[in-house]
Amino acid sequence: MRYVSTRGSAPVLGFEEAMLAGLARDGGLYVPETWPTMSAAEIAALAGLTYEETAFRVMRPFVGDAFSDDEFRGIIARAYGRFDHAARVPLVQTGPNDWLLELFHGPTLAFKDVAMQLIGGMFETSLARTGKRITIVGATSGDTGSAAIEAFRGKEGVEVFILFPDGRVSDVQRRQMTTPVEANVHALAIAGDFDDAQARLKDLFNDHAFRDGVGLAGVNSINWARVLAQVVYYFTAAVALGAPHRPVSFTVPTGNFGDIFAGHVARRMGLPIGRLVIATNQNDILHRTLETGEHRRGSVEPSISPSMDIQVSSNFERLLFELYDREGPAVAELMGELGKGGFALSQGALGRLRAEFDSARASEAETTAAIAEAYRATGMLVCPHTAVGLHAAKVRRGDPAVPMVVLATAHPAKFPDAVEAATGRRPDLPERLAEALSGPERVEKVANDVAALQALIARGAGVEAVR
Ligand SMILES: Cc1ncc(COP(=O)(O)O)c(C=O)c1O
Ligand SMILES: N[C@@H](CCOP(=O)(O)O)C(=O)O
Repeated sequence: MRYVSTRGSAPVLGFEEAMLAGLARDGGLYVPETWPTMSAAEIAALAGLTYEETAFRVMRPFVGDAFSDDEFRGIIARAYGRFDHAARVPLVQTGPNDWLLELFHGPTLAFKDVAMQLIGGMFETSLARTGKRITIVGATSGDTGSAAIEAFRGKEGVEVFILFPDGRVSDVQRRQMTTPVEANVHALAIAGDFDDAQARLKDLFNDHAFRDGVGLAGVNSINWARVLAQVVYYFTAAVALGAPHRPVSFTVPTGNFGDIFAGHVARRMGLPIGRLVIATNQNDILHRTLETGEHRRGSVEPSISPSMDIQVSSNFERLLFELYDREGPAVAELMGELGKGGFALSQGALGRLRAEFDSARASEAETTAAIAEAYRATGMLVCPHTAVGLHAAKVRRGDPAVPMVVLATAHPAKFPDAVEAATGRRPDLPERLAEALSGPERVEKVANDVAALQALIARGAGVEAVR
């Protein structure tokens, strides 16, 4: 399998190179040259398999010869062996034909672990083979950062720098990033919002001298391997609910558009997905895009679902590539316009977008009401991001005969204040985590400035001159 850039002018790479590269050298994102498909019989044959075996079968065509089958099975087994539920991502029924897909049973209690635990193993295998040293820099609105730190802490040949928006993540999320004691972990609180952090991250990648000098690698969902790992759970959930013999719908709390893009990929591979609902909080650029046909960034407004406080959804670029018939230069032009504020989709692109996705936005009050309603109806505590999904699923429910799965993206205990305010009950952190988070915090405040970041990262990575 070969990977091409959404902007059409970066080298075409194999899976392993694309994974290690992160962002393409023309500023685009890597996507497979073609979409592999699974027949109805191949999908039906997934019924009853372990999560690990399904993961192997779904991801294998994308990985090509980067890893031997034995190597790849071993990486998958180690990744999901750290999940605290036998099903890895269990489905929980919440209504007559309504389900939550719990994606938070990994070590940091958010769906990011599903991909990050896997790519931690893939990077490790690959680096052991080549003897390379890398500097991972990640931008986070809260969950990617802790998942990346957990996957790479103490790993030989890897320095990890995580940029999070100062004062805009929950206390638990911050402590997950600032309490690890390993010397290769560097938590950086940037003066700005998540969009600033992600923009500076892209600046670092687009400075090729710096990028090559420090051996920059990315583990945000700009990295194709992150999205790929998330495709798997659409298959496990849909097959458990009757696919390929009937369609299954999904509602996905959305920020950077990685998780829902994984659903789009599953559909492209042949999984019969009914509705694919984009659920946004008040930072609703994606919902507005579907409503108005204009993809226009606003300012980020802090919300009670902080991990989705994003207005520049990085993976939307991957979808644009599809909507514009894989024309890299057209995508490059649109991304240039987004840099200046935004753009209008062509009629053809908008028609295809609306044919593929539904969307809804949850206000702060609607999010709180959805947490309260879930508690009243089921006794379950849900995190505010999941609640945004529950609200959107209700608004865009569609045919009641089609199962609706809402992705439960984080454990409620990561956002105890919002959950307690809605239900009167404060969710408890699992003991193993509570203990780990009680240590002293280590964090460096950084300006929203690429030169300052470069100096700090080069120093931390032990690289003298990078320019
Ligand atoms: C808890 C939680 N839910 C939902 C999202 C949105 O996922 P995505 O960025 O893949 O759209 C994120 C992060 O972005 C998150 O951390
Ligand atoms: N919500 C994310 C934002 C970064 O998303 P990613 O999927 O591109 O890594 C977070 O929690 O950091």
